[in-house]
Amino acid sequence: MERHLYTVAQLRAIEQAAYAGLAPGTLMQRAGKAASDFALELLGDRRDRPVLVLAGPGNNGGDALEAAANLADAGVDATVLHLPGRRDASTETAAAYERARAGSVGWIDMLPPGAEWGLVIDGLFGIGLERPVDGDYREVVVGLETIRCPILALDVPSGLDADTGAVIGPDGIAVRATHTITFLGDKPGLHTADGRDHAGQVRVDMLGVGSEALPRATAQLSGLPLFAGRFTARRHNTHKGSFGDVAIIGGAHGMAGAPVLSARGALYAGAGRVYVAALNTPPGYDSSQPEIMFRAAEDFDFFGRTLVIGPGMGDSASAIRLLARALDSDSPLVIDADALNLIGASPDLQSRLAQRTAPAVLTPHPLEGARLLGMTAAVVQSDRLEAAREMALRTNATVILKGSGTVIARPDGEVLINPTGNAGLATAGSGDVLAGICGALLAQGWTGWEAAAAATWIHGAAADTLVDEGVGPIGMTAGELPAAVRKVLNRLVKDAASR
Ligand SMILES: NC(=O)C1=CN([C@@H]2O[C@H](COP(=O)(O)OP(=O)(O)OC[C@H]3O[C@@H](n4cnc5c(N)ncnc54)[C@H](OP(=O)(O)O)[C@@H]3O)[C@@H](O)[C@H]2O)[C@H](O)CC1
Ligand SMILES: [K+]
Repeated sequence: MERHLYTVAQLRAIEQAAYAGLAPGTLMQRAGKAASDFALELLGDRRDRPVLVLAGPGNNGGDALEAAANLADAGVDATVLHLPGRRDASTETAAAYERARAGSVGWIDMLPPGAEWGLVIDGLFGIGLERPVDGDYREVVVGLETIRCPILALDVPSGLDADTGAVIGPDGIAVRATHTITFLGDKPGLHTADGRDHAGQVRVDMLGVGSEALPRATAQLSGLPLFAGRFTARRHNTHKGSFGDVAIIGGAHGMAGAPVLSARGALYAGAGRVYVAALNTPPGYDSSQPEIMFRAAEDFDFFGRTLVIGPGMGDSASAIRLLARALDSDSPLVIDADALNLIGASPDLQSRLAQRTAPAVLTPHPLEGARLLGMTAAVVQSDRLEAAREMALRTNATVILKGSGTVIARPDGEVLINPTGNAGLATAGSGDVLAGICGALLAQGWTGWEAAAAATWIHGAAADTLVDEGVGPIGMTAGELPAAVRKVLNRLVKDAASR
């Protein structure tokens, strides 16, 4: 899957340009038709169930009114809960209202308690929402929370910021849809932050606008086409040296587990040799993974090795020394966990990072990202794309900002949102495994951008596989991920070979 993501400003421009060549109301009629077609598909053979259509004050409400009229024409029992605003509706929305009024649509002005619906269509607000949903609108959204049926959001689930995926307002509320049909282009906010929880499955309908009319998108959904060329079958005539060395630097006193999880991630993602360079006295070996070689970090030679630095590393003087040495080296580098916090606290380490020429991939979660940027995690989460871009720009590195809809950014402002993964990854150690996978791909010669995109995608797909098998999301452990990562990777290579 590869899909461009447009900002609200870009979507407004697309809308304006499309308007120029079309009769008034055409786009809204197309949006209404796409919505009612999707609604009929969701109803399936239960077309006798009543459908509730929520129509708000703006053009999103106009789309909903068109959809309601279409459904009624198709013989569906469609009821509109209409909440107009104080201002006059646009000409198109007024026309859609007249059309719905003329048909067999039912009308209500409040949510009847206890009513049962086969489907709810949310056309309260779309990309025009600029303040928190309140008053009667809020009451309706609260009322939806107890309704047990599919909810189809038109364009954007009402209450969600289409650019950022944040619910609008400090005490905001947004519709939790099971499906979203989004118009004229996909939007980043449907895929990150609160977006995945509120948008459900996303379908894009371009309303007949051709790709030549679209601006250049600086954000897209990540997907296999971005890195599929790397999935080549291994040649027979190879040896462990052919697939790179990865060294995990970390494991201070009491934190030996984190680098071991990273090391397993690297091993199962195909690195030729994997070391743990431990800050504390290294254990002799890992009995469940004896392939991992343990060394003392202080006298470990970084040369020719890909480094994953930070898991369980702590903030000792020795950790800082090792980090400075790693930043100054020519080794490809994955920077995680404690190493990120140390960089956030040190202008010296920041300038060493910014001056690197070899690949560097940073893997912060929102709090680590916040420390790097000198802000709070809430501010990072309020605009994850912007935060990831800013981090990439300041550090001159590829950034993987973890969380629901992980954002991958590079210094030129290009951004990906990863669509794989699930809540099972919200568990201790899953980030260590991700850093290890990323290290393994770098060690096999991938660029920082490809390694970051693919590692995130594969890590998420591994978690999705585990959920399909009943292993999670509840109770999924990080230690279960590496074997699933191996399965996903080998399947991708096999699929690539058979294409
Ligand atoms: N234009 C077209 O032909 C097409 C539009 N599409 C759909 O249109 C929406 C965008 O429509 P727009 O009217 O710009 O915006 P919204 O419908 O999302 O909402 C704006 C109206 O809502 C009022 N508003 C905003 N916030 C609130 C709030 N918190 N409480 C109450 N009212 C609110 C706002 O009023 P103001 O007082 O702020 O002016 C507007 O009246 C887009 O998302 C598509 O669904 C098509 O898809 C294509 C054709
Ligand atoms: K909506």
